[in-house]
Amino acid sequence: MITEQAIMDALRKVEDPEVHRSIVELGMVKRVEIQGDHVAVEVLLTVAGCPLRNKIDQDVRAALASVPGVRSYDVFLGTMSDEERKQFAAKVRAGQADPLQIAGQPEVPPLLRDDAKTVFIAVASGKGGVGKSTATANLAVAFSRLGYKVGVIDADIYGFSLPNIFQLGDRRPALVENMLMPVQQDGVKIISMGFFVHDNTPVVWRGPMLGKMLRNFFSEVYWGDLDVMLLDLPPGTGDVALDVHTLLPKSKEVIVTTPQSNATEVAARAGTMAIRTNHEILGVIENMSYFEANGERHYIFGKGGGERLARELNTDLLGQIPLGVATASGSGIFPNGSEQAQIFESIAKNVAKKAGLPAPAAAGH
Ligand SMILES: Nc1ncnc2c1ncn2[C@@H]1O[C@H](COP(=O)(O)OP(=O)(O)OP(=O)(O)O)[C@@H](O)[C@H]1O
Repeated sequence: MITEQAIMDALRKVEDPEVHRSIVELGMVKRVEIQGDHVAVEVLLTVAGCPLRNKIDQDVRAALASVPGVRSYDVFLGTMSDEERKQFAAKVRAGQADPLQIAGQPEVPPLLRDDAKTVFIAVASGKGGVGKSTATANLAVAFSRLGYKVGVIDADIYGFSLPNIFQLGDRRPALVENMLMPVQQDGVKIISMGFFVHDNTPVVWRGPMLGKMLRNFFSEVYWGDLDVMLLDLPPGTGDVALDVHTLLPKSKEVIVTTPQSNATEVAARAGTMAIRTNHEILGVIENMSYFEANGERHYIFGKGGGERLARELNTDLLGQIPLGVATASGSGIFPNGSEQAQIFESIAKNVAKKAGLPAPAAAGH
């Protein structure tokens, strides 16, 4: 006999595509009716024109089909009443600061509280173009492949590149009851300044505005439960890097450089700032280390820069990423199984260990 419990257990695995939490947990399953081997389910959406209704519909159908004994089913998609929407919002926000309070005396956003378990890792470089954003994105994907819950903030507010690297096109964070839902791609939750400006509009914010924007990325965005949050810092040692150091006193740092000596010299300055502001440097990633053709390595940009920089900053060289040919899609994420992806996975394992992250299995994933 089919039980309501069996149906609810199957539906529990269906996630709201924006909030990334179970539709059962979010109170979206309004009704379950069982008649013999036929099941009817009603699921409530926040708004009538919910763009993700097809996805929810499909996932609910797949879940029902997986329950032993179910031969046929009907899925009704309804719309929440104002009261139901309020309850939904309260569940989404559970443990998350109310963004409306930010205008007044700001509450500390959950990820920034002293007892938060999320590990913050800022990715810095001395100069632009060394592949800092590429490294941040690929490291994030590697963490996700290892089973960690991972988020990325594109704090490179002048030269945001994560939307391109992740090939997000015109995808934008959804606004659900005053909370922004990060865009999710390759298992990574992403927020970028690029989502909030129009094409090619230069960002002219200065000083305090930048810090405020960064703070909003924590308080107005629903991140949920994260094991690790990576921050793609702008190159150099400017305002944003300082803001990150102030806002996230516990954040650790990874420095990206190329093997060229002038790149490592300026990267050393970013590293020195981290040391001065008491931020632990987890290590150095050397990018564009060599190009491999016919089994032979060509050190186009010289050799040994990453090693030298690591020594200078009294830290480890985490890995050397070879130059890769861009994928056909133009994505900046190296394909799973490629040499680069494998190196990023080994770097992620090492960084997780150094940063004190529990093994993903222990973290319950
Ligand atoms: N290992 C690599 N192999 C091939 N191309 C790479 C590699 N790493 C980065 N690139 C390319 O180099 C360019 C610069 O990379 P990226 O945007 O990540 O650098 P960045 O240091 O973040 O620069 P900025 O700070 O100016 O945004 C991009 O076109 C990227 O695709």
